[in-house]
Amino acid sequence: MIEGLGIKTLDDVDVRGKTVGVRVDFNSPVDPQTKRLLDDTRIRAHAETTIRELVEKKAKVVVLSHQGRKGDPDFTSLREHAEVLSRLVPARVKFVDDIFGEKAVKEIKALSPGEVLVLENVRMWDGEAKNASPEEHAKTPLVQALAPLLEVYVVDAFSAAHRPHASLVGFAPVVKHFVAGRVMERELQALYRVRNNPERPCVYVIGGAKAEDTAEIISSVLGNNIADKVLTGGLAANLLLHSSGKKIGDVNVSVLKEKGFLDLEPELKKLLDKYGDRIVLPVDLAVEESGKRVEVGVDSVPNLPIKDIGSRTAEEYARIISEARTVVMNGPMGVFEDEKFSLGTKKVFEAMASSKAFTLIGGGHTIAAASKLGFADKLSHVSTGGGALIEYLIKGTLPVIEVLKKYSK
Ligand SMILES: Nc1ncnc2c1ncn2[C@@H]1O[C@H](COP(=O)(O)OP(=O)(O)OP(=O)(O)O)[C@@H](O)[C@H]1O
Ligand SMILES: O=C(O)[C@H](O)COP(=O)(O)O
Repeated sequence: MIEGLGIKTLDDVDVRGKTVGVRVDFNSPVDPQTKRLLDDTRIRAHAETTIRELVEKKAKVVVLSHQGRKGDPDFTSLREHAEVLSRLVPARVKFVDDIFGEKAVKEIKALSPGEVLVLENVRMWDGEAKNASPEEHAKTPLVQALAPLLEVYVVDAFSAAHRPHASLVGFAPVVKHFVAGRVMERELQALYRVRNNPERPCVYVIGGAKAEDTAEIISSVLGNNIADKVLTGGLAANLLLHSSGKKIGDVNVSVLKEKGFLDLEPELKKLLDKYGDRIVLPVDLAVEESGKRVEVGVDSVPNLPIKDIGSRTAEEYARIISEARTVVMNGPMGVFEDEKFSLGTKKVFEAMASSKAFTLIGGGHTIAAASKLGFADKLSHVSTGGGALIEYLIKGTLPVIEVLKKYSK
C-alpha cells in the first residue's frame, strides 16, 4: 500500500502463475531519420523493477505501452523496445505486432510463467488516446478483448499518468486486481514528500525553456504554501526579470516574444507583487560576447544573449539550498549543453548533492544535465515524468492517480 494515498501495490497481490497486464511508459527519444531508439532510460526503469519482479514471481507478463503520437516522427513500433527489454530481464521476451486482435490473444494464451510478451504500440489503435472515464474506456474493444485474459493489471506508467487513456484507466473497473507498479510507487512516494507534505524549508528551483509552465508552478507551490522559496533560472528567469521591469536587452526580449511568453507577464507581475522575495530572481547573469562568457549585473544587461545565471546568483542559490530540507528542480539554470554556460546548473546540482535535503529533479533536459554533469546518482529521486511531473507539481495529483485511489484492489 502507498502510505497517504491508499493505493495498492504489487505487495498486495499474488501474481504467481497469473497472467498480468502491465502498462509501462516506454516512450523514448527516437532518431527522426533512422527511427532507432536514442535512449533506454524509461525501458530500463520499468525493466529493473516491476517487470523483473513479475518475471521472478513467475507471472505471465503482458506489456502495454505507447511510443510517440500518431503523425509524429517518433511514432514507431515497440519491436525495438522489446529487443532492448529482452537484454534487461532474465526471461524470454516476445513481441507481437498486434494489440488486441487474434494474434495478440493467441500469444497471450500461449505464455508460460516467467515469460514476457510486448504488445504493439497501443496508440496504433485510435481508441487509445482519448481522455475518458474508466467506465467509458472499459467498454472499448481493447479492454473487452484483453480484460478476460488478465487476472491482474499493473499501472506503472507515472510519466503518462496525466493521460486518462484507455490502457491507463480502462481496465480498472473490470479486472480483479488493479495495482500500482514499482516505478509508479516510487514516484508517488517521492512526489508526495515534495509536493503534498514537504519537510521545510522547501525550495523549488525552476529554470529551462518552458516558461509557460513557470507561472502555474510558482502560483501553485506558493499559493498552496508548499514552497518557501522559488529560485529561478533559464528563460523563466529572463521572463520574470522582464516582467519586473528590468531591461534585459532586445535580443532576449525577442526570444521571449517569439515563444509567446510575453503574454504571461501580467500574471507573473501579479505573482511577483504578491509573493515578493519568495520568488528569487538572479542578481547577475552570464551573456555570450564574441563566443565568451561575460557576467553582468541585472541592471546593466547589454544587448547580448543571456545564457546562464551569474556566479553571484549561483552562490546565493547554493546558500539557500544548503539550508533547505526539501529541494525540487525542473529546468536547467542555463544553456548547460555549452560548458561555458553550465556553471549555474552545476552549482545548483552541487548544492543539492551536498545538502541534507530530500532532493528531486525532473524533466528530460534536467535529467540529461544531471547525467552529463555527474550528479544523477547524487540526488534523492530522479523523476521519469516530463509533462506528468509538471502537472503533478501544479495540481498535486493526476487523473491516473485518482483512478488508482478509487479502484486499486
Ligand atoms: N537562458 C537560456 N536561454 C536559452 N535556453 C536556455 C536558457 N537556460 C536554459 N535553456 C535551455 O532550456 C532547455 C531545457 O529546458 P526545458 O524546460 O525543456 O527542460 P526540461 O523540462 O528538463 O526538459 P523537457 O522539456 O525535455 O522535459 C535546455 O536545452 C537549455 O539549453
Ligand atoms: O513522454 C511523455 O511525456 C509521456 O510519455 C506522455 O506522452 P504524451 O505527451 O504523448 O501523452
